[in-house]
Amino acid sequence: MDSLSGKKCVHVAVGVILGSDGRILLAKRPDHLHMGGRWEFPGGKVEEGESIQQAMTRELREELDIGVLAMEKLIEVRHDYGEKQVFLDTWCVTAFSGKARGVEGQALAWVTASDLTDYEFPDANQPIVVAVQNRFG
Ligand SMILES: Nc1nc2c([nH]c(=O)n2[C@H]2C[C@H](O)[C@@H](COP(=O)(O)OP(=O)(O)OP(=O)(O)O)O2)c(=O)[nH]1
Ligand SMILES: [Mg+2]
Repeated sequence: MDSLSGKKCVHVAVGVILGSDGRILLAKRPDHLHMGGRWEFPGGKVEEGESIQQAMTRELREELDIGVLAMEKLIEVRHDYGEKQVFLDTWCVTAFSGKARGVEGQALAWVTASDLTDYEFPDANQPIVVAVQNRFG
């Protein structure tokens, strides 16, 4: 719990997945979820007792059927959506095994860093997009 607002802060593992050609993998959030219909960097909630590496590995296996081989910290973003607060613990996934597919039926797109601004993201993602473009754009 966040002691100031009393609202629960959700710790989220967010993966900026780099393909061999330098493109970045986006997934479309299913319509019925929070921020549904927007594009996201794949990932999900860190569960009790998990490290960020364990959570990222589990989430990317569940959502994309890939194995995380190497990850490095990119940025931490805290955002208040009103109904919930999120802590986006954002890492670059610099090496992975397998071929990404939308296990849950979600659309995927491999995009260049400069094209990221053409996609609609959740409101919290703006600093992530800037950080990715600074690093890879
Ligand atoms: N994965 C991801 N989540 C994001 C991004 N931006 C953003 O605001 N979020 C928010 C949306 C959600 O409130 C939360 C992540 O939840 P999630 O729905 O991915 O969690 P999950 O995969 O564990 O899904 P579930 O088991 O709860 O269904 O973080 C982003 O770029 N990637
Ligand atoms: Mg998710």
